[in-house]
Amino acid sequence: MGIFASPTPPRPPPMEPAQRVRVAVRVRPPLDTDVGKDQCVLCHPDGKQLTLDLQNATSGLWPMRGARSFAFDSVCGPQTSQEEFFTASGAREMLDAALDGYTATIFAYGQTGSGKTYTVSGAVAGRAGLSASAHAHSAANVGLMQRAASYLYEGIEQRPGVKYTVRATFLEIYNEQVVDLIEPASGVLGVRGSSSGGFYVEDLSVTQCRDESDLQYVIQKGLENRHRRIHSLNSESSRSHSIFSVYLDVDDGTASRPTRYGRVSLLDLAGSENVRTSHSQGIGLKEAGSINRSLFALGQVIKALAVEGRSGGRHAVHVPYRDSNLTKLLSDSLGGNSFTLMIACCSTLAAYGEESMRTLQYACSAGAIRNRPSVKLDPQEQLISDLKDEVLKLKQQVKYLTHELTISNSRLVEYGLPTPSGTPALAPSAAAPGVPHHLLPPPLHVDSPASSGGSSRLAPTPRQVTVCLSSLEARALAELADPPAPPPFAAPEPFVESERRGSGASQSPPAPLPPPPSYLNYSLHAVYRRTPPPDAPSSAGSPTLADAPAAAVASAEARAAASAQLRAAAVAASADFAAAAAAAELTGTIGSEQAATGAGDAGEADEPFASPPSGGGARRARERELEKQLRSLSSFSATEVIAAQAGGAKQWYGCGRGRGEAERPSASAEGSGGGGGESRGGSRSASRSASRSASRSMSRRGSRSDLEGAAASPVALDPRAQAALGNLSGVDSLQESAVQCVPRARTHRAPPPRHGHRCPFSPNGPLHVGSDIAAALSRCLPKPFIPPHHTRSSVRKQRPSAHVSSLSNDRFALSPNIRLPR
Ligand SMILES: Nc1ncnc2c1ncn2[C@@H]1O[C@H](COP(=O)(O)OP(=O)(O)OP(=O)(O)O)[C@@H](O)[C@H]1O
Repeated sequence: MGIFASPTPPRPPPMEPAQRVRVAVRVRPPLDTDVGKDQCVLCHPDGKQLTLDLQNATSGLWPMRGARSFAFDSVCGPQTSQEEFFTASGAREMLDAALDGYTATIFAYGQTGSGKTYTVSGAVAGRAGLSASAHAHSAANVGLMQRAASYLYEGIEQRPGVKYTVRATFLEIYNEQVVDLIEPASGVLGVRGSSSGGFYVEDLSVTQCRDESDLQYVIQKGLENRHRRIHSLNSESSRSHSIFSVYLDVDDGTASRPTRYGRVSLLDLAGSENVRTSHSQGIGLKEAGSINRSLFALGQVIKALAVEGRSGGRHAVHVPYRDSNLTKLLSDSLGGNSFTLMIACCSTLAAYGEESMRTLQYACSAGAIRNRPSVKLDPQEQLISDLKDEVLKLKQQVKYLTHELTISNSRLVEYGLPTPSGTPALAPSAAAPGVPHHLLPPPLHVDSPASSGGSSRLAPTPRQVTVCLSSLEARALAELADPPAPPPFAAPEPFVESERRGSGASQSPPAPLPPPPSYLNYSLHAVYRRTPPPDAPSSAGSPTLADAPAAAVASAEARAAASAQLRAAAVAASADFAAAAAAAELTGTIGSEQAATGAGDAGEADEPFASPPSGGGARRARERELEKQLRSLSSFSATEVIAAQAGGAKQWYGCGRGRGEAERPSASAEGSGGGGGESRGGSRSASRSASRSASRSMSRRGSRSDLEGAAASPVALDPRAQAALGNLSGVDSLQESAVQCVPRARTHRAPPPRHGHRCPFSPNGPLHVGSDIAAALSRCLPKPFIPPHHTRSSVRKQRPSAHVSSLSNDRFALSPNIRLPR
């Protein structure tokens, strides 16, 4: 088989970060003694493949005859020069990695006489007594060691900003014993395991190299001391594995980048030797046995690493690094953190086809080994770098956990629960300034004296809760906060009309109030703290009706005065404040359909609970009108509540507020002077009419007995009602402490009668809002707030499907200061 010359091999591509062992094959040309012998190696022109043709192999042991092709990172044919091989093999990239602070390894493997020493050490390197022509010839045939030394210093000169410290060692493993080639007198050196998991040679001499000549001197001296022996296959056979290492301390001169410790090692392994063909005897035979054992151990390491590499790291395989000193010192290069280049040397002779096939198979296995090159740092600097990374991780964890803790504390504060000691409940934005906005919880701003004071135990009230609404919900709230101007107040007129009607006078009914918006059918329950203003009349003194308007007028806000005045007028007109309240409360919650169909006969004034109604349509219409008036007087208005909050009103007279009350302070003030007396001195029939209306409404709940006395009560106010009025007139600084939303059930049914009736004047009275608002608040609030005094049944009834009326019966019990007359 002929051999054609391969072109100049191309330069290999740059190395990848995750590296497998690179393999370069070099085919030794036939020597003068090989003329006329069969050849079996064909190198492809692409410089990456070769074919081994064993068709004419004479060895009977070879089981696979025929031609086999192999592909490697680079294949250099017999005509490849030393310089070309230095470039084509990828040795430059290995040296560049060492200059950057990495560990790189170049080792030559092959049978004896295949050209390993020629490739690594050069043709005539280390041979004494050479002539001048031989030296000239050797200059062109120097091996990788000398070229590497030159290349390293060239690289150092090309990096003027980097300070390099170069040191070199040279050793050999002869008969499994490590010998220092620079100081052979040191004897056999031990191989020790390092704390980092690698191995090192103990007491190995290290030569500081100031320039290239120093490094070349180390190479020359080491090669001179290497063991060689002649046998039938090689006149200058190496009898040991040599390891030449150059250590490069790379200092960029910047504090941010610590000193790196690069290293490049070049290994010239002793060739596997068939003693039958080499005819080694005596010491040579012993050396051959030691060489073959160490190469067998190396083969086992390569096989194990190849299996692991081909599985992608999924199968962890035991790698027998400790089977020989050679594999120990190569542990960092094979499967470690090193860039590794394997040079597989083989002969072209067919007579060595079997050994060449084995070499190429090992090369294929080595090519499957994957290393993880990394920059080696000083142990202390490595520790500092690791600690810095850990501190950075911990800081990120602390930042995240602080954010989570802040959110949790905010929830605890919201529910009035104690927060863990030493963990201030900060605003989420302040506690986690770096947290992205979309990761923050919905805006839930807590502003309470307890939280600002740093107390761990927070009172449940008062507190201010801000919720975030959508545009639709915000528009609905704005409508509530700024309602359209109501029609002129006509609350006293029905009573005047009743009085005139009793006297036979006729008057057209007042303009009806606009119907409440549909969204008032939903309840927003608000809890208020009752704090009497300093000038409010004391409930202990049981103030008279005249005292209430006086106290209201004395209040700082005209709105509060108007409220008190209006309430006084309503009480006087209905003859019993509590009855009016109950009636109004009923009319406010009974539902529009019942209000439309439940109006009784006004002619049954003396028989307020008689049924069926028989007074005709006019009376029923009038009765409905009266109910509307009462409703406007006494029921809570979400509009006013919201408006009061929006306007910053501090005083809240939480009972008997009629629609448009705030818009008529002057009218109410008039009522408080003369109007109040007029109301008190109003006709008895008018009071009875209003009471009948209220009692009729109450009768729908079946609590007839409770209102019978009220219906028959005189115009003079009941003392208990007076006390209740006095108590209510000077209290209720509106402070919303918690908000809950309970959508109203679709089927509205009246609850069974109870002894304690609901009262809209209660501090915990229901506040009607729209469905959109209720739904929005339900979504915004993290969890339902359950005041401590609520019973289990009330908690159970907070489910969305709970009936509003039955809920209110339990939840908003009658205030202790307001009792219905018996
Ligand atoms: N590429 C080459 N070009 C020219 N001569 C070569 C080449 N490779 C090897 N030789 C020659 O072949 C002979 C054997 O080479 P070498 O000593 O390098 O083999 P080896 O693999 O190192 O053997 P051993 O393992 O016994 O040391 C030497 O005389 C060397 O000069």
